[in-house]
Order: sequence, then C-alpha cells, then structure tokens
Amino acid sequence: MRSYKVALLPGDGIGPEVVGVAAEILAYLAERAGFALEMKEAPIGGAAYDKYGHPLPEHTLALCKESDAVLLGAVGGPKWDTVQPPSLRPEVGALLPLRKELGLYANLRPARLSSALASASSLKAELVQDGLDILVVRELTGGIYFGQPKGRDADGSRAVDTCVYTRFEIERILRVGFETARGRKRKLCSVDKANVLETSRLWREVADQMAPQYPDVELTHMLVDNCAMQLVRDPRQFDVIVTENMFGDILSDEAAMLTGSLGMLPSASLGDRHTQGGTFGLYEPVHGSAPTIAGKNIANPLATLLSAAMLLRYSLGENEAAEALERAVEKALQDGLRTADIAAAHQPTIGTKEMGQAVRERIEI
Ligand SMILES: NC(=O)C1=CN([C@@H]2O[C@H](COP(=O)(O)OP(=O)(O)OC[C@H]3O[C@@H](n4cnc5c(N)ncnc54)[C@H](O)[C@@H]3O)[C@@H](O)[C@H]2O)C=CC1
Ligand SMILES: CC(C)CC(=O)C(=O)O
Ligand SMILES: [Mg+2]
Repeated sequence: MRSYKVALLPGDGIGPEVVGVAAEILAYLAERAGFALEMKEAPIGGAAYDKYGHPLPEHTLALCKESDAVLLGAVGGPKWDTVQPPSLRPEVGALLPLRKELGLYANLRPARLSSALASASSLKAELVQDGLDILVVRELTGGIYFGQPKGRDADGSRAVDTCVYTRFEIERILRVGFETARGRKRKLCSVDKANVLETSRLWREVADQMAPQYPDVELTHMLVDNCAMQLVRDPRQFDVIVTENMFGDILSDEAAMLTGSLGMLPSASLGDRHTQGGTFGLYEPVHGSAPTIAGKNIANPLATLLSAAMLLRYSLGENEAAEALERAVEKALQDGLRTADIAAAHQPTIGTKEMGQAVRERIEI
C-alpha cells in the first residue's frame, strides 16, 4: 500500500482549529483512496515557546525533515509580540527558519475565485467573475526578511534591515515562474522596484537574460506599487506574478481578498528535495493566526483544506484525492455554505467544524 508521513504543525490562534479540520479530512481521503497516512503533530510558534522556551524546538524540525510533507496552521499573536530577544518571536524564530532550514524557496499562492463567491470579492463582480485565476510565485528564503545586518542599536534609536539577493537565488525562483507560466496562460509578470532598489535591478537583469530560454512565455516587468494598484483595477490581466519575498507577502494578501477572503487562499512552499510522490513541501493557509477570532469556531478552514489538496498533489502525488477535495470545496460553496468571512449580508453562516463536515460529505472518490 502507498504510505506517506505528514507532519502537522497547528501553531497558534486559529491554527489548531483549521489544521484539525484538515487532518480529519486527510485521514478520510486516505481511507477512501486507499493509501496509508501517518500524521504526527509537533509544536511550533508561541505554543512551543510557552512549553519549551523556543518557538521551533529541535524535535519539530526533525519531524518535518523525516516527513514527506508538512501542514502548518499559523504562528504568532499579541502574547508573543514582545518576547525578548526578538529572535525568539514566533514569526522570526520559527516560521522563517523553518522555511529556510527546509530549503523551501518557492512559495506558490494561487488566487482563484469560485463563481459562487463573485459577490464576496471586495471588487465589483464584473471585474472578477468569468475566471479570476492568478498564481503568485513568491521567493521565500531570501530578501529583507533574512538579510544581515538586522537589528537595533543599543540605545534603541536606530533599526536596520537588509535586503540581499544573489543571482543564484533570483534565477532559481524565476525558473519556477517561467515553468509554471508554461503550464498556464504563458504570461509571466515579474514584479520589482527597479527604479530604486539594487536587488530589483539585478532581478530584472536576470529575468531579461533568462527570457530567451522561454520564447513561448510572454515576460513583462511591473513596479510593485503599480502592481498593487493594477490588482484592484483589472486583476484578470495577470496570469503568473513572480516576485521577491516581501513584495510577494504583501501582494498575495491583496490577491486573497479578490477571491472573497483571506480565509480562502492556500499555499505550497517547495524546494528541490524529492519524495516518493513528488516534491517535499510545506503547506499553509496564506492567512495568519487571526487571534481575535481564535477558539470561537468561526474561522474559515477552506484555505487550509485547499492547502491540504496542494499537499496531496505536489508532495504525495495523490492527484485523484487532491481533485476530489477541491471539487468538494467547490460544491460546498456552490451549495451556499458559508463561514462568516465569505457570507453576504443576511446569508446564514456555519462554523469551522461544520464547514469541514460539509466538505467531507461532498467528497466523491
Ligand atoms: N504564516 C503565518 O504563520 C502568519 C502569521 N501571522 C501572524 O498572525 C497574527 C495576526 O496577524 P494579522 O495581521 O491580524 O493577519 P491575519 O491573517 O491573522 O488576520 C487578518 C484578518 O483576516 C481575518 N482572517 C484571517 N484568517 C481568517 C480565516 N481563516 N477565517 C476568517 N477570517 C480570517 C482575521 O480575523 C483578521 O481580520 C500576527 O501575530 C502575525 O504575525 C500573519 C501572517 C502569516
Ligand atoms: C512571518 C511572515 C513572513 C509570515 C507571512 O506573513 C507570510 O508568509 O505570508
Ligand atoms: Mg503574509
């Protein structure tokens, strides 16, 4: 029997609620599709800091390394915002090093609008209906989140972050951009700030040098401030957007809202390590730990469920199960089931667990 190991890292805030729903559905899919799934849970983020004094304990990292894939909820929250030293805060001390240690440089964030949610988008329906389908390819292990020096002067009066990119890092993420565009509408928009930043000028130079290797892909360049505006003016002009770490972080939250809610957007973070079914990866919703709605059974679990579908496809090679899960999510939306974040005024809403149940009931495999 096909057999896989998946590490579950629920984390903080709504993380445990949405990962809990996804773990149940993954177990159900494994049973229906006839493969064995060994799912082991490990602490990360503020929850791990409280218990072990570190947001990324060694045994958590070890579990991820011996797994075929990792499913993560989210980390962080006000309780840990002032942890000292700052390097022990959940975001900086757990999430960033986890991605770096696992070599996950390519973050894929697909923003697809279900026709059932056209009215939930923050844009007028005519701007987004009939197929809004954008893929943000974000560089994930370089740039300003990682560059050195970083820190605060001893007297607290000055702070420094550094943005560094090497030609190697830029080339490997642009390759992901070109290759994924090839499998889609063959349009690649490279987003940078080349009118100001040296790293962006190098980025643009590398993109132009690589373009002749992909004559079938139309490469365009766009400055990030313009891109932020174009995403709300005419989002359907985009197919694949490839960009550096911080720009991709920001633009993908913006793209999420076009699909109705941040609670809808999944992600896959991939590197070069092969698994028996595909490529090792970390899968997480694009949203954070949403502390104000945590523990209330109102968070939307669909971003995490769609991340679980990406996990099945990219890391386990279980395409049939992935498609069955995506179809079940779409069916639940078409049937009018809504968590509060995607409901229109006066539309009835259901909770996190109930949405999980509704998706499970619609799985046909
Ligand atoms: N990957 C991760 O672990 C991330 C962690 N964070 C952390 O999360 C904490 C909160 O950050 P925020 O900026 O508030 O971003 P957030 O993404 O947690 O929340 C932004 C807004 O979206 C709503 N929201 C998010 N996910 C939702 C869902 N599934 N269903 C319904 N509504 C949802 C929240 O209630 C809030 O109004 C911070 O500590 C931040 O550092 C933020 C982003 C990513
Ligand atoms: C710690 C942050 C970089 C997390 C985040 O906002 C993201 O990856 O989208
Ligand atoms: Mg983000």
